[in-house]
Amino acid sequence: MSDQPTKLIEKSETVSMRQDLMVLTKVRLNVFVLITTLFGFLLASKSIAGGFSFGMLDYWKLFHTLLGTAASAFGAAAFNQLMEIEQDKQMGRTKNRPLPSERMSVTTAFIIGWVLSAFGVIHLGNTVNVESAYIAAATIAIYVFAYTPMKRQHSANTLVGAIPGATPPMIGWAAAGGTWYAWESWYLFAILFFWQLPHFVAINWFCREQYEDAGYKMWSNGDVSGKKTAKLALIYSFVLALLAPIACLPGVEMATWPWGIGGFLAGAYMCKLSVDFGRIGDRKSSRKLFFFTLLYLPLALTLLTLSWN
Ligand code: HEM
Ligand SMILES: CC(C)=CCC/C(C)=C/CC/C(C)=C/COP(=O)(O)OP(=O)(O)O
Repeated sequence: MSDQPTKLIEKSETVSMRQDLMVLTKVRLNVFVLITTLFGFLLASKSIAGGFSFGMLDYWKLFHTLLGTAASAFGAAAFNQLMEIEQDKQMGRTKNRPLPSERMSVTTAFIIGWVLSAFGVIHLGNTVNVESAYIAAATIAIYVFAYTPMKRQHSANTLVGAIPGATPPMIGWAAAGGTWYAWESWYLFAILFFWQLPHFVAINWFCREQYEDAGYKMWSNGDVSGKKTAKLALIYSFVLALLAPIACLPGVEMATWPWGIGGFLAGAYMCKLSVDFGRIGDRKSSRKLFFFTLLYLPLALTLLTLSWN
């Protein structure tokens, strides 16, 4: 115990500028965000062309879409961390980030946030289309001005945070020439929205003491047994599971039954992991649910693309 502070100092001194930039911009999380944008782009391209082949994709437009979305998401992450320096100092998970550990100045992070988010939105508007730029701008605004301050005010913050997490596939959809208000675009939003809730409540529970100490108002605060959190994970996983067959019903026909059945089974497995977590109520079972959510996303989006009409 006694050598812990020294270890922390040593650790913080050995972090490179490149690593700090990656943490400030939440690169690992945002790589997944970009995967969802990519799938939005692929699905709209498939719908517009009436079928899929790698030759039909506009790779140049795809490149600019991912570049603009990445810059927007990286910039938004920098703003989010600028607003949470004091809270991040109090959480083991976040205290070694560049701002709370004072390896990066507020001014530097502020400039990075502005440059990246402004470049991202303007780049989408100039090289892709205005719809994708508007969605990216709205995503940044909701994440920074609604979700981030709300984390300290009300536990419904997670529902608000799930909105910016669910719009990136809509950016991809609009970028490829789909209309943002099409049913298919909102369907992708719904999948991402409901996916995020079990994804996040699992982390929220296994880090709940940290969230409580930092003053965040979260669903898992005080839920020692994990039963309340697991119930929420189960409800949202169940809705996620149902979304798969709904896309294949007569009259809807967005996708074919391989997605309807495969997506349902993947969602049902998430329900099982939520039930296990509620029954066992330990960190291991909540981590298992969290890791499965990470596996679910690329697998489900690939199956959906293969089954897309
Ligand atoms: C309500 C919305 C969301 C919340 C509150 C949330 C929160 C979190 C948190 C707290 C972590 C743990 C990071 C750490 O270990 O320090 C995490 C990890 C992760 N999240 Fe989410 N997340 C949300 C949405 C998303 C979305 C939309 C994506 C991508 C599509 C995503 C992808 C990931 C990935 C890939 C990780 C693991 C990588 C890492 O630990 O950096 N999350 N999330
Ligand atoms: C195009 C564009 C702008 C995309 C952005 C995508 C985006 C903002 C996703 C947000 C997901 C989310 C709420 C993460 C958790 O943040 P947190 O602040 O709760 O996580 P933390 O506690 O680790 O800081």
